[in-house]
Amino acid sequence: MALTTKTAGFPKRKCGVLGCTGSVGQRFSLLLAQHPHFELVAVGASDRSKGKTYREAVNWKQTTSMPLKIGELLVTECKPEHFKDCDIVFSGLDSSVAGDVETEFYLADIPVFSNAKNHRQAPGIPLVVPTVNLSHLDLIPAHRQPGKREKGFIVCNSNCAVIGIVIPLAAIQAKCGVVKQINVFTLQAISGAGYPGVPSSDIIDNVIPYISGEEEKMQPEARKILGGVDVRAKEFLERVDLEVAAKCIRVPVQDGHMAVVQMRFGDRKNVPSVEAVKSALSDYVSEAQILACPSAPEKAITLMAERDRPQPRLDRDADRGYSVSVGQVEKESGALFDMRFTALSHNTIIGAAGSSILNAEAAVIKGFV
Ligand SMILES: NC(=O)C1=CN([C@@H]2O[C@H](COP(=O)(O)OP(=O)(O)OC[C@H]3O[C@@H](n4cnc5c(N)ncnc54)[C@H](OP(=O)(O)O)[C@@H]3O)[C@@H](O)[C@H]2O)C=CC1
Ligand SMILES: N[C@@H](CC(=O)OP(=O)(O)O)C(=O)O
Repeated sequence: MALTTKTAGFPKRKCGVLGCTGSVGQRFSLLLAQHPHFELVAVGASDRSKGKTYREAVNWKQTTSMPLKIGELLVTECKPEHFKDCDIVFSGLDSSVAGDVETEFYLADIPVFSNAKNHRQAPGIPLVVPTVNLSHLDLIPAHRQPGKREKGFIVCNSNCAVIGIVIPLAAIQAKCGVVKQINVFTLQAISGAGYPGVPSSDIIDNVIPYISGEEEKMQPEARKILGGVDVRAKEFLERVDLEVAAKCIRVPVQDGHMAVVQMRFGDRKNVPSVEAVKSALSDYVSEAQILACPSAPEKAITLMAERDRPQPRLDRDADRGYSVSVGQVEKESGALFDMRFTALSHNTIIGAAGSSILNAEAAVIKGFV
């Protein structure tokens, strides 16, 4: 469905982007420039960029040309005083600075939707994949610390490789029972490393079986996202019984992270059929769709029947990059796991900026912004 056909009555909000010149920041700027209700009014980056127009500061790498209006915005330092007109700030900041800068905005009572890893495991901060666990936004009032802040909060979205794993798992667990162990191999695009990212002489004609710090994030992030929330106790109930083993690999693909996921169900005497798992995936409807978030995909999961799909070049733009493509749902031949699937997600749309924007839309609809 086109973005504009399901937005009637959605309130207008003014937005800013921190880290506007980066790989994720550019994607934010483009998606916000095309957004019918979020207006991009402020952009920030490092000292290297401040004082320049956005057009001068950025090395634009999107396939759509830069919208005229955002090209004229003046890039400022990432200080709350430059963003005081914003109802929402999106952060695509490098993790070396994101932690402190995002905290400063929170303390200045400005809502922040972050892509960076810094606050994902903080006890009071929601870690939200918009087509999985929007209910975790319910902890925002507690996280604001009543009496201290009226508007400010931080909501994180997950690591871009985790997103392609937890969305199919949420769908499968909703209909087919608990999954207790997974083993994941990822094949991750070079844009995941930002810009300029991985040197061309390292990645052309090559794969690199190492992404610093990546494998360590898979289990803790999946446990928090797929867990519950106790609003009265003001805490997240993590899925501590879920075990995730991961191997992450960089491949010469521009955009689109692939994950091959082997699953072992909790109840091995009643393992669902492949057909039941396929139905769970294709029938899955997320809360973002039910709330009619303007950017919500028509289908959170695009189930692929072709033997050789999904593939990054062909499938990363499914539903404007907001849908995860899943295929190759198959029974495992060995005894260690029950079933496997292959997932493909756009790492800078549903894996990053698009997720933050969907989270913000849901927060507006739920009255938190
Ligand atoms: N790329 C992806 O697929 C994903 C990335 N992320 C996360 O999102 C964040 C952004 O990633 P990405 O866009 O790839 O990174 P980039 O390296 O491409 O961009 C980093 C941005 O941070 C800004 N910045 C750097 N240092 C400072 C500073 N001292 N003060 C203010 N701004 C600063 C840069 O501004 P300047 O140009 O002025 O230096 C730039 O705008 C990271 O935390 C990353 O881990 C999360 C999910 C997916
Ligand atoms: N590390 C991811 C992108 C990323 O920045 O992850 P995180 O937001 O968890 O630091 C990749 O290289 O593909």
